[in-house]
Amino acid sequence: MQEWLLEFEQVHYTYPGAQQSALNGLSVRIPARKRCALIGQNGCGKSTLFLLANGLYKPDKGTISWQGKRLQYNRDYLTTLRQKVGLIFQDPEQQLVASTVEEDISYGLCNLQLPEAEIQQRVEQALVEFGLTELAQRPVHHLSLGQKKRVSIADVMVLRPELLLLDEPTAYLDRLHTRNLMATLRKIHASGTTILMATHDLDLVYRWADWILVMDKGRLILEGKPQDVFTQREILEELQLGVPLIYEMLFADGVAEEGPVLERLRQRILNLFRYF
Ligand SMILES: Nc1ncnc2c1ncn2[C@@H]1O[C@H](COP(=O)(O)OP(=O)(O)OP(=O)(O)O)[C@@H](O)[C@H]1O
Repeated sequence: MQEWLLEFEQVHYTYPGAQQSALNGLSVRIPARKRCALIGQNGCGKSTLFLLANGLYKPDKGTISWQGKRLQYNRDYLTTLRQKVGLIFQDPEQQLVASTVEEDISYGLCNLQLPEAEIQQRVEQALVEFGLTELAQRPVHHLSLGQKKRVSIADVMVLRPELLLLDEPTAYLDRLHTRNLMATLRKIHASGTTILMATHDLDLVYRWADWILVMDKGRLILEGKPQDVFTQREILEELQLGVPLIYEMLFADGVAEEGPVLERLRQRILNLFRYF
């Protein structure tokens, strides 16, 4: 039976001073152990969902639950929640806290009061994994945006969350580091972590996700497996999202024929869009 890690039930949220609500009766459930992609136009509420998911903001109305229990908004509860629900911000500047790369990556682990040897081992592993070894002693404010992005991802990954929320993780990354990131995500997903990624890259969604959530104006519009969501072409066109280019090439006439020839073609096209 499907287990739900995080559940939003009729959640409303308006930023202080804003005229319009960012979340407008959002009901959504994040299935455990899936690779979920969250898509929707600019401003539809994806980042806001993330900020409420790990308790940084509190809903004006509605409920949010983690593993079937309502979120509480006291410090102890939120500290524990944020170990389990790791959030990687869209803008890495919002996330970096320490002066050097190495210190930044160890920051969360020190807060968890883990043994020194374990902190050291996890930080070293993260430096290697994210190609940051050479930059370990560099001040974070001397890094390029793409390097900052990699540090911000490493900061959260070292904490080994149960649910990883990634807000446009490939923004600012070049092809090599996008590939490396996707390989890392594949590994951490295989180790049991559930992933929810907001992205505008539909080809990446088609290649990577096994569950898709589509938002519009602070609500959930569609959800399901890629093949079920991308066949809802009319809705996706109406939302100005379209369908992935790969999907367009394969199913241009809207007929999803199955068979070995189509599968071979699908694999060849996917290889052209290889991320990992
Ligand atoms: N700090 C803020 N104060 C006021 N309004 C905000 C604030 N942050 C976001 N909003 C508004 O809330 C709505 C949802 O924004 P949000 O950032 O969640 O969208 P998004 O789907 O993540 O967009 P994008 O794809 O551009 O990242 C938008 O209308 C936005 O203008």
